[in-house]
Amino acid sequence: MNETVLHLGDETSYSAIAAKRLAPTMRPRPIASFEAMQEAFEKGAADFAVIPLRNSLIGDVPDAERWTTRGLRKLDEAAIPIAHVLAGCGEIGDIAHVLSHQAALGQCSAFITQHGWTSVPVDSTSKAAQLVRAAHHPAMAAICSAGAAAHYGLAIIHEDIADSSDNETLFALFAR
Ligand SMILES: O=C(O)C(=O)Cc1ccccc1
Repeated sequence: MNETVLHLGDETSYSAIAAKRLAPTMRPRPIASFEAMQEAFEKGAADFAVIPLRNSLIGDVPDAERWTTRGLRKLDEAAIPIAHVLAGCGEIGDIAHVLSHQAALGQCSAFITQHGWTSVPVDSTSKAAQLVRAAHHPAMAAICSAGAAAHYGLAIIHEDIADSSDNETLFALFAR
């Protein structure tokens, strides 16, 4: 058996946190997007994958059904608390565009609408942090974990920005 578990994003994504919890003895393999994950899984890059299924604020995670409808075995599931921060390199008043995974943007929609920001969906919350770091522009901010903000050297501009602080996502461990 190939004891590698695929997860979305890099080691600072919520999926990485979930993989550590659901498959602590397996080797995590970060994959940039859901599409790339599916391709890697089909090619036999790993026998296991951790997928976010449902969130307490927005319901079904977009694209999760690609995994649930493919006849894979669900070995386990775990609800993981999600604490989003707003991270960037400027002041809150400078922000115009917020980057994140579509699910995270949905979980923070009240905060985003209240400030009149444009939502920019990207492949993962960790990718959002990486892109904001690379752009180094005060008009851009990421919604990500505090760990992702620290990893990419971004300042935490605001904590606890989800529509409710009772925010959790159900992740599942699938096997081929
Ligand atoms: O982008 C991530 O970090 C993910 O793992 C997907 C996701 C995004 C927001 C909540 C739960 C999972």
